[in-house]
Amino acid sequence: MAGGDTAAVRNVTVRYRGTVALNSVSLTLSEGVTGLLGPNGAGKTTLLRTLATALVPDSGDVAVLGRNPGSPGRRQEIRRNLGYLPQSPGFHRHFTAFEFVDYLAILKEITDRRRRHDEVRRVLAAVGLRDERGKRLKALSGGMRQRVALAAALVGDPRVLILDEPTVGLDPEQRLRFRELIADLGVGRTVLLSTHQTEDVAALCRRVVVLDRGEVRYDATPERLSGVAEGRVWFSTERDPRAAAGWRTGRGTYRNIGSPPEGARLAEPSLEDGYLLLLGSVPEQREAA
Ligand SMILES: Nc1ncnc2c1ncn2[C@@H]1O[C@H](COP(=O)(O)OP(=O)(O)OP(=O)(O)O)[C@@H](O)[C@H]1O
Repeated sequence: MAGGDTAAVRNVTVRYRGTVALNSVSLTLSEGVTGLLGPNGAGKTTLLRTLATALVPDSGDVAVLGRNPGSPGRRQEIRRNLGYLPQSPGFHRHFTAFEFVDYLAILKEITDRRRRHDEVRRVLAAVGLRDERGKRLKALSGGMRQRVALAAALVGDPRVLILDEPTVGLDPEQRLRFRELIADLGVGRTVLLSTHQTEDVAALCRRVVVLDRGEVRYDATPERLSGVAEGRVWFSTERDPRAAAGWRTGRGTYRNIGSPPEGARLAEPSLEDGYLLLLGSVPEQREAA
């Protein structure tokens, strides 16, 4: 199927007992950062695990870097060239940052000790944790632990990176830092980033895929997804009952999405507006601080 620096699935179906988590999904990823959006339970983690060769689909084909993970030899080759940051990395809290990354480097079969330790230092420096490498994970902040997990995914300078909600729980400053890191990683690599943060997708992805109930609902540029809401976002001074969704902004005006009334004061649409309209699952009216 796919060759070169790509990761692809074709007609992939994954079922968990009665639940169809992925329903004949086809997707080919290439260089750059692709954002994966979708509501809870859409199948994002299942797709990421399938591409990371952690899960074997019930049917369909998977190819990463031109290799089929079906055979153990090929799977091992893929894993050496693939970085995976799972949603809840199993941290061993008593490990230091260095020991944790070193342990994962051993699993990636970097057997030469000196080369491996150089690599561990390199990836910890790449995520800005050069000076924290001797600290125990339990003593690090959540954001720092998340960076350790990213460092572990970077061991061996993989061509393909699969990141499952890497910015969850980070404060705004750390999120910005993570965005920069991921944007840099997207140069010359294939990065798939699953997230609920539409701002992250708008800021750093060149492509956005929306998964919904196990199927690909949208696959285009972030600008085109924002464009779905063009002319469908407006401000009003009172809550507008005609809006599909609306919320009070900090300035006291209401921001509405849906079908604006004649003469409405239109607002610049965001990617989040486009995403909500696309899914047609606009939330209940909400109050913003
Ligand atoms: N191990 C499992 N056993 C049974 N059902 C599962 C399992 N893992 C996932 N599912 C179900 O498969 C569907 C897809 O789940 P998945 O975790 O891939 O979605 P997601 O888009 O990553 O969700 P979230 O945004 O909440 O992380 C859901 O209905 C989920 O309940």
